[in-house]
Amino acid sequence: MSDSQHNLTVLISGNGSNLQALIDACTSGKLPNTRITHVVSNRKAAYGLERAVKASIATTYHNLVPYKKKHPENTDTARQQYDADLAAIILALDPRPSLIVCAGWMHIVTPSFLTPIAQAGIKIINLHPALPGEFAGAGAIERAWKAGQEEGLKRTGVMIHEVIAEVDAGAAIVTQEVELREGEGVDGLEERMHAVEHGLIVEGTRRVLEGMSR
Ligand SMILES: Nc1nc2c(c(=O)[nH]1)N[C@@H](CN(C=O)c1ccc(C(=O)N[C@@H](CCC(=O)O)C(=O)O)cc1)CN2
Ligand SMILES: NCC(=O)N[C@@H]1O[C@H](COP(=O)([O-])[O-])[C@@H](O)[C@H]1O
Repeated sequence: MSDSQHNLTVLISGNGSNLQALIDACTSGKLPNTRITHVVSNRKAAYGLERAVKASIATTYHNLVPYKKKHPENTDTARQQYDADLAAIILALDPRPSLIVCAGWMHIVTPSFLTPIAQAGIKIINLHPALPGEFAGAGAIERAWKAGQEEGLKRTGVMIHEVIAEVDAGAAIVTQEVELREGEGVDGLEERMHAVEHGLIVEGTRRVLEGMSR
């Protein structure tokens, strides 16, 4: 097995607690020979950007609004140009990432991003707070909690999956079930889900990188 260095680019949109879990895992050796070399946020106020700066990781703020202003007539054109530019930004990085990790990245990427990244041989993985085939999209934790309240759902979970054009439909890399507890509020479920996320995002990243090293 080679000891080649793995470079990660992490995409975020918010608090960055999952980014922090990855930062800590690189430092602790849970992700051996791995460093986060770039963090991209689509939101300027994302606290995850501060986490990156504190960890001396380069950051980019890449916002969709200017693209929507330039293409007011067509949101699809705006999104495609935004995505194409995001791919160009990442492909211009030196070193290029071996893996892109979506860690609370709240933007659906189109083939304008996926295709050039795939052509460069770079895999993209995503953290999603649901199990395969369930609660795809935003607000998954709240939707699962509501299903527990109203439909008797007994469990939800968290997965790390490959990113494809269809949202949250890529092959699962690792999953972990999380029980739904009677009488627990949505905040309590969110807290337990986030704790699972922080471990699973490291394990999922480790498994993918390990597969690259074989
Ligand atoms: N093509 C793909 N893009 C993304 C995937 C994916 O599997 N395929 N995973 C998501 C992450 N995600 C859930 O895990 C997710 C994030 C955001 C949304 C969404 O509806 N976004 C809206 C904007 C919402 C907002 O800005 O608050 C949108 O993009 O219009 C759905 C799923 C990352 N991208
Ligand atoms: N569809 C993806 C999605 O909903 N991801 C959610 O974004 C949060 C990001 O938290 P963080 O910014 O603290 O890592 C995560 O907790 C996860 O549940």
